[in-house]
Amino acid sequence: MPPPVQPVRPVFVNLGPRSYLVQVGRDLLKTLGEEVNKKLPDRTSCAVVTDSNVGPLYAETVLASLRAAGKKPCLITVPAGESSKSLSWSQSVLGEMVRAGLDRKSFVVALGGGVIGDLAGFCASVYQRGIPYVQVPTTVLSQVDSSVGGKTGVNLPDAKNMVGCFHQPVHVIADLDTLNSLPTREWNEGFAEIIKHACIRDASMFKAIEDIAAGKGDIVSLIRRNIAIKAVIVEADEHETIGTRALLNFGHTLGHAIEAAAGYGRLLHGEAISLGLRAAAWLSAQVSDLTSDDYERIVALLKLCDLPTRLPDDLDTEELMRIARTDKKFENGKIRFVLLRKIGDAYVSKDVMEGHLKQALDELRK
Ligand SMILES: O=C(O)C(=O)C[C@@H](O)[C@H](O)[C@H](O)COP(=O)(O)O
Repeated sequence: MPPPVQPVRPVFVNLGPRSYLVQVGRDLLKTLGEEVNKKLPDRTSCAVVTDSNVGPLYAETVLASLRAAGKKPCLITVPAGESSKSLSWSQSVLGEMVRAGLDRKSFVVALGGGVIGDLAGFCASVYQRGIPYVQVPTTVLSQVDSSVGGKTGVNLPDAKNMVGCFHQPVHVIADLDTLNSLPTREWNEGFAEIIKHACIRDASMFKAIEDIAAGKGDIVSLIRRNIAIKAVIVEADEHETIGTRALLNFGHTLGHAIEAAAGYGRLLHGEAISLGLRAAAWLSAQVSDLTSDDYERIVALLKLCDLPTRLPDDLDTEELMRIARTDKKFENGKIRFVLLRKIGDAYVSKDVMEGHLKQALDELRK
């Protein structure tokens, strides 16, 4: 007999009229239709957007659940991988939505990892000036991070997430059973965002991460804990205007540049962020108060999670800097760079100069 399914308290993301629940647990996909009916009782037609890896595994369960709840879903599948997070693929998804007859009363279900959540959420945000969407994240990274908070968007060839909008989902279903099919590399990349959360907000989570990496510990509670951290930060600064939400960008300024410079898909997002985290932690030890012991602890944890900590040799510093300058945290030639005072305590600094970034890139080559 399989072990009983333990109910896990959902996380409530309190954003006034845009509030929603994030359900976390096992065997949740088949309840999707019921849950959608609670939030969107009057909407019937919908598009389930997924990718060529996830669709064959879970689309049938999702479509059946929606049909049983009286919904009329169509299925839209894009190739798996970061290259689908593009303007041309968003145009193709939007075209399929038109051909399927979706109207202003329709909705979208994003079934997949971060690429699908960002792409489908973006399509929902612009389709007929905006229709609702539900996130069904199927990777560690999308469950702990990208499915919550309403950042949607696509990449331009040299610039990550350069086109997009804030559009909150109406509901999130994080079914832990979908992680069983996750390839090891994709499992590991999710831990880059978990380590980021520990670095900026929750020093005590280092131990929980070490336990999971050692095959002990409870992944369900680790994922819920991360969603709760993300929810609190998003609630404080939904549109990243006062700076709190910018802390979630720890490791992302150079991480995004590295991901784009390597060519989308060569390094997974979380792998590029792992390099960005090491660089940002190293800079925290140079220009802020992070101790070198804590810097070493962060690097050791990234390694323990089998994440990369050395820059690929063929990535050129000038090219990385050119791409980094297009990042949304460069404003009027100044960088808003997230640093750590200590593990669990982050802030946005204006003291980081381009020369510091180059030094950090040199460090990543060691
Ligand atoms: O939700 C946020 O806010 C984040 O910054 C989370 C990041 O992990 C995520 O990769 C995000 O999409 C990056 O945002 P961007 O504004 O730098 O594109």
